[in-house]
Amino acid sequence: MSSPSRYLVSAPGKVILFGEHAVVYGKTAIAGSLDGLRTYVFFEKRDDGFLELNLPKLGLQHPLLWPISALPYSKVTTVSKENNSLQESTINEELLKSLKEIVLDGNAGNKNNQEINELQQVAASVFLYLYASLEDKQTSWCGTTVHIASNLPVGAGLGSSAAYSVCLATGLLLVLGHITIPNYGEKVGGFNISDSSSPMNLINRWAFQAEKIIHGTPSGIDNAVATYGGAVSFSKGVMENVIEFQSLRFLLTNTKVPRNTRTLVANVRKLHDKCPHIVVPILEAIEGISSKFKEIINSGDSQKELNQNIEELIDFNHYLLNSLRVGHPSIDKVREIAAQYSLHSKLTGAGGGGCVLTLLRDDVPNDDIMKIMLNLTSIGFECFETKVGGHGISILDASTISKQEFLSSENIQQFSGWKHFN
Ligand SMILES: Nc1ncnc2c1ncn2[C@@H]1O[C@H](COP(=O)(O)OP(=O)(O)O)[C@@H](O)[C@H]1O
Ligand SMILES: C[C@@](O)(CCOP(=O)(O)O)CC(=O)O
Ligand SMILES: [Mg+2]
Repeated sequence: MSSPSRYLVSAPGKVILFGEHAVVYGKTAIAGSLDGLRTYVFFEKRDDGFLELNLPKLGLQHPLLWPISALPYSKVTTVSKENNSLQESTINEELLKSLKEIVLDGNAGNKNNQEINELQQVAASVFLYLYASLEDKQTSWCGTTVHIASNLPVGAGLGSSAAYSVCLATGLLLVLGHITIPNYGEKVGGFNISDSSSPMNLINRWAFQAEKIIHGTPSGIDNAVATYGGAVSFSKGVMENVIEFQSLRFLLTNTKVPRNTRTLVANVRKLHDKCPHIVVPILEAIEGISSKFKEIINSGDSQKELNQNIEELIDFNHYLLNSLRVGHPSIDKVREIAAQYSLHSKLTGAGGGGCVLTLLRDDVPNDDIMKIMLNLTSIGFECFETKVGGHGISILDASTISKQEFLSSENIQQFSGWKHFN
């Protein structure tokens, strides 16, 4: 059977309930996938030896186009090609530097001489880095065109970088012949991400490399949740199910204050290195919150007690994150408005703006939720109610779907034939 001439892949965003930033230092964090907020990437076969990448969500109006022959293959070493261990693999900085230059070069990638900013340059370099590292002479694809659609806000703390990374890794592993679409019901991974032989693990490892290019020193939680889905506790590359977390309801508020995960994580690192005797205990206290959550969510306490305890943990985590200087006045504003209805909130993701998470207790009347949302949207924020859990990577043989159908679809999830693996 011939291989598909088009693939569609999809990966979810994530929300971190407790433990962001601390998880970068190996502490436990609690997170879940956002099934309704996903990134979709369409890969179409080309025969002309070119790679085309479209980044409309990052504000690039025209496609970026490179001849595959322009890739600096002499710089692709075993460092970039072999990616056997999740934690130990490093980025081939020399290759990355060359690719960043290629992205900016008007004669190669930037055909339309568009102005390219740093964020666009990084996103394009991730694509080329994965392509150059994974290219396999076995592939029948002589080039590919890549289109992206996403209802995830970019740079808002919901893991858009990980969803992008997971989709690119999945698509390129398929296109370049490293994996095939597994059959329904076939065990493709299992939940243990240390099972290094599974395709899911391979995807997760390459997505982690991509996250390193975007974030610098990611913990790996975002790409793991985007790959495997579900509601989990995560520490040092190991995930554990926390199914009960899926029963909680949340309000997510996007303050729309732009921020960049790489800068926020680097700032916490500076603070950590400057004042380890202060910052290390803060990170340990944050881990204490995640541990307490795991204890109480399984304790059999009444719903009322459970909610009160979680709200207490939300406040603790919020203040501890503020002491790491990743807060923002816009986040405090959301907290203040939610508090008028006795609801508790904290930042989620890297902070510095972006999204705020508010626990919606079962006893809160729908009217109150509507009023809070109205209040928040009236000052320019965007709100949506959500639960966590659901699919990680999904793959579709899209041979019968045209680029136009993909780009104009209101609901890509509704195409038939999606395969999910959790
Ligand atoms: N749809 C997308 N298209 C292209 N790049 C994307 C997309 N979504 C995310 N990215 C990449 O992820 C970066 C944002 O990641 P980050 O700062 O970690 O915020 P977050 O992951 O919280 O959304 C973007 O600058 C870009 O490199
Ligand atoms: C701050 C951090 O814990 C989460 C970052 O998430 P996001 O990119 O802001 O969605 C960093 C990490 O875990 O790699
Ligand atoms: Mg990110």
